[in-house]
Amino acid sequence: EEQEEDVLRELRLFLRNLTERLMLDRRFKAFTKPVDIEEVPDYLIVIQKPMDLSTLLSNIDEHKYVTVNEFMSDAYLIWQNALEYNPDRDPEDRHIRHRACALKDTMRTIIRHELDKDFQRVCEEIRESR
Ligand SMILES: CC(=O)c1nc(NC(=O)[C@H]2CNCCN2)sc1-c1cc(O)cc(O)c1
Repeated sequence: EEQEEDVLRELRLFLRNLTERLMLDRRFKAFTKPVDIEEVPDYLIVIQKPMDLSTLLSNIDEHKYVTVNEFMSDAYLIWQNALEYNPDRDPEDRHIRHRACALKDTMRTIIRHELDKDFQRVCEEIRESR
């Protein structure tokens, strides 16, 4: 009903604000747009489910996420994909892995500090009722 739509609108506002703050952080530039297959032709051979911050933003606007956990499972793909595509001791691999971990940790910290636990529970109850 109307109250449920108000809750989901507030969730989308929070997730949009979080995602936009991450997109502004220079450390996460490599994660802001889908990997360019022209530049990185073997990427789709290695990575089954590509994800990036701009795709998260589109998903939010398409009302894909009813809970924070659903958003986080897509957001974690950015981190997991970077670790999978960059597994070596190569300094460039290490650099991108370090940034991917910083992205994951920053996202989790912002959610822990800024999203009310009761609000998250209300979203989960809406998900279970649908
Ligand atoms: C996002 C990601 O996982 C990514 N990984 C890379 N790894 C490498 O280039 C490693 C691979 N091992 C050998 C040494 N080079 S480049 C890169 C990337 C960075 C961007 O700024 C845009 C973009 O579309 C993709």
